[in-house]
Order: sequence, then C-alpha cells, then structure tokens
Amino acid sequence: KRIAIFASGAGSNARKIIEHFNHHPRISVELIVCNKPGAGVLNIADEHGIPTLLLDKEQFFRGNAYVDELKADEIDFIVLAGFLWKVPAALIQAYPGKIVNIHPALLPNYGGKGMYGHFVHEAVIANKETESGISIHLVDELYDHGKVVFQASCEVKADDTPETLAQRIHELEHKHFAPVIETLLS
Ligand SMILES: N[C@@H]1O[C@H](COP(=O)(O)O)[C@@H](O)[C@H]1O
Repeated sequence: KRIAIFASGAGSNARKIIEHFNHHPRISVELIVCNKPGAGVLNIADEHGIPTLLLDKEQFFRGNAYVDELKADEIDFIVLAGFLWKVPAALIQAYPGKIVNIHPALLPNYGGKGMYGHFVHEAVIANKETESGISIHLVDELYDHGKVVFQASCEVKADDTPETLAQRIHELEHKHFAPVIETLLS
C-alpha cells in the first residue's frame, strides 16, 4: 500500500509515520503533499528522500491535476497530518473511505472550521475541561466530521497552558497514529 501524507506544518506526525513504515514489507510512504512553502515537513521529506508536491490554493481547490498525479503514482491511501485546508470533493471522490485525518481533541467536541492547533487547546483550557485527547477519523466533505476510527484521551492539568497541553497531545499522536494507519491498511 502506497501512502501520501498531506501536511502544512512542522511534520512531527509525518516523521513518526515515515519512520514507522520505513522497513515495512507492504506499506510505504511515497509522497508528501504540502501547501506551505518552507514548512518543516518538507525538510523531513528531504531527509528521508521522499518526493514532495507543493500545492497552492488554485491548484488544490480549482484544479485536480494533482489527483491524477496521485493516481499515476499509484497512491492507495491518504493521511492528513496537520493539513489545514478542507479536502475538496474531487479528492474525496477519488479516494472514498481512503482518507484519514488526526484531530487534537476528542471529537465531536472542539472540531470544525477554525478549530486547529493551539486554538483547540485554548478552548479546552478555557472551558475548564479535565480531559482532552486525539481523534483519528475518516474524512468526508465536512470539517472533522467523518467516522471516528480511534480516540485516546489524556488529562488536562489545572496549570496547563495551550503549549503544555499540545505537548501531551503530540505524545498521544506520535504513539497511536502510525499503528492505527497500519490497522486500517491491514
Ligand atoms: N491537526 C493537528 O496539527 C498538528 C500537526 O503537528 P505536526 O505533525 O505538523 O507536528 C497535530 O497536533 C494535529 O493533530
């Protein structure tokens, strides 16, 4: 199974997924798709010799040449790992049930448009939640809406800041995302 990872940021999840499937007999990361020139994930792709595809809004939302490129590259499965644009219908129709996303909160709470990165953790802390976590879900045409296939939770400490909570959430993501992808592809 050939995976493409879509990411917009530092790429810590992409790194864990690439390393997890490095010597895997059946599953490999073949492409990194990014929408942010200079994003950290592009350096991680270079480090591992993985091709990258940089897309601007025009190409992603109005064109679908990249969908043909994914198909030509025999990409079987798409992983969204901190990709900040909503996936258009063209990509969902080309990969039905084969796109998965990770969200840094316990959906259906703290999901939806504008709910990403530190905004999520700020809201969780502001609401005095005692628990947060991660959600891995299949992607449909609505933000953070598709079928949840995995969740793991962690405590929210009284003295947590968005940064300290984000760190605890990243640890959960790095521990679970790749094994969940492996299960989905088995
Ligand atoms: N959607 C969210 O964006 C963050 C990406 O982090 P990284 O993988 O780029 O380090 C992760 O926390 C993910 O849940």
